Amino acid sequence: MGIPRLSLNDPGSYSNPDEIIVSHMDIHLDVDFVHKIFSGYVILTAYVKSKTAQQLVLDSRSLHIKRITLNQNETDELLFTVDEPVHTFGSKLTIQLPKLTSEKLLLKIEYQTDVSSTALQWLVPEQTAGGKYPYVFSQCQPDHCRSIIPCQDTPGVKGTYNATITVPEDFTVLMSAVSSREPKVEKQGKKSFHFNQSVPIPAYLVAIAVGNLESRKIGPRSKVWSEPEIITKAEYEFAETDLFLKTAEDICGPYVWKIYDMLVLPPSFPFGGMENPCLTFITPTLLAGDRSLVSVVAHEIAHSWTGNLVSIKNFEHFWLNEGFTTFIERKINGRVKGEAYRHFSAIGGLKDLQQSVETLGKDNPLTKLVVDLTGVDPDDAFSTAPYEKGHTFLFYLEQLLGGAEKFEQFLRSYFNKFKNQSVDTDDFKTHLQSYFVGEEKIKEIDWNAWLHTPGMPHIIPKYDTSLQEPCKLLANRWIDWKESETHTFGSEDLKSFMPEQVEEFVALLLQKTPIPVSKLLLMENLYQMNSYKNNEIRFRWLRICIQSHWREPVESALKFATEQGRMKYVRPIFRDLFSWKETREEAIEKFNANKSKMMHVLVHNLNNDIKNTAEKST
Ligand SMILES: CC/C=C\C/C=C\C[C@@H](O)/C=C/C=C/C=C\[C@@H](O)CCCC(=O)O
Ligand SMILES: [Zn+2]
Repeated sequence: MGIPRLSLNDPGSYSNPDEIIVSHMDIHLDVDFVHKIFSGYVILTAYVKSKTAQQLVLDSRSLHIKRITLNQNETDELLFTVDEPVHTFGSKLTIQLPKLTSEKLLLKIEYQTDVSSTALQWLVPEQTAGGKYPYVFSQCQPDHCRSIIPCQDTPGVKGTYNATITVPEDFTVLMSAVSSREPKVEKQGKKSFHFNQSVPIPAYLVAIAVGNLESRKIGPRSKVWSEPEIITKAEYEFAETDLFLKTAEDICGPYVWKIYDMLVLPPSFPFGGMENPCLTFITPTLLAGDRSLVSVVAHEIAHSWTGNLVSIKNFEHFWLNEGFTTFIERKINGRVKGEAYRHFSAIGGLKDLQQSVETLGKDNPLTKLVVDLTGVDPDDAFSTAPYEKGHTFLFYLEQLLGGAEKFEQFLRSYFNKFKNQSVDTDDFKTHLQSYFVGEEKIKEIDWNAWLHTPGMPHIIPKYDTSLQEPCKLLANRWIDWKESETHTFGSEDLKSFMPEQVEEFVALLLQKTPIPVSKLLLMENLYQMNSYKNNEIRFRWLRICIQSHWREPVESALKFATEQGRMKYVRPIFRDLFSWKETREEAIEKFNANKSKMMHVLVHNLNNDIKNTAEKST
């Protein structure tokens, strides 16, 4: 008997929005750095959709629920149960309701979080840039908001929120919302911060960060926030943000979120960026010093339309978030840096997709665009497939249906039709077919091949390779060079390359490992590969060395994989080391020694990788 789909629309949520739907959360929490918990209450505004509804079902995870009352009636506590999880990603909070006399309900839930909350990472001062203050930040996507707030933790439900957060007075609180009034000094050395998010969002976009933070203005509606020690670097790196924002509006239509701030987090943040509305969370691994990695900012800005304004019904349609966002990210970069750059990025993305398909397996159902997540933890389903296969599908559609101008008009109609709603792939398909009605070419689309077939796309668009050519030529010269012959390589070989082309050069070599260590030694001597600060280059170079069984760089690879916690970098480095018999034990020891400093999602995935690579390394 398979694990049941937990609720009608979302295999990952117990909630019952088809009966009673939550439209607003009024959050009141106190942040306790000593016990590493949040405590307080939330008042949920909910509307009864079914007259026979007798229970409100919410998602919860490791929350300690103390008391639940209805419609400000503080005396009558409601009965509730918290069921043992059917699966490992959360519990079912069932609230018994009295006979309902009105369709609008106000439920006050008093509770506190647990130190094991999977959404929160609590840092001691040593894990921060300043080393003086503790820090806490959240990562709710896909289904961890339930470990901060009892809620309908499904993207199929969108609601507004306001929040009052109290902290020790030396700290600053930021949330995925706009500040609704000046912070207020409270009693006992506390300070309260007040927020409002008036655009309805799914629970996974609730976000909070508390630390020793300051900001710099980088545009008319943008500030960058970070610890004081890195604010000047952050201000320089992200100075072009408003250009990306204006370009995105030109493509997608009005930006509805009022402000676009960014928070550069401590190194343990597990993702390149997270599109929390009003406040994109960013990894410090983007601080290359030459703005060469800011395409992630274009990606997170694009989410302001794809994922945040038009959301998904559940994570089986994650590609509608990420494929669309990657497609628009590259359109933004195409407008700013030229169409050839857009195509060059797409070519690089295809290699990432090939890596994912090789790692997951070409028949793995998780490499389909639309996936079945019944009984599957979404954190186990994450890969570049929804990003790059989704992007490739949309690029194919744009070329098939009349080109960029026409397709961008379609995109704006899609955003306008579905704004503030949650959609699935059928909604997208139906809208595309009705928008392009009469267009003969639409009949050529093999929907089953694109949406429901695993592996690489059956069609790859013809991309402009002009920016990739020099990278490919040099990589092939290294691969084809017979070491018995005199080489013609020189320290000038990479001088004309922009950082993204050096990244492409090492990405091409990575597809050809193992490479003789003698060649890598010469490459290091000529190009000083180990001196690159750009983490996309450094990450691929270290993988080339490990996969070629060059022992000397292993120590710097382990340092790279533990001084920051970005899953995109850390997992492949550790997976390569777990798979190399000679380094497996050392890598497992290093992981175990550092996992207390890693975010839940990273530890969860690395534990899986240790199990899954066991066979390969023996
Ligand atoms: C088919 C997949 C279904 C569900 C997966 C959904 C979420 C997975 C969870 O692990 C959260 C992912 C959050 C990603 C956030 C930002 C990424 O776009 C960053 C990509 C990698 C990087 O640049 O670090
Ligand atoms: Zn994204």
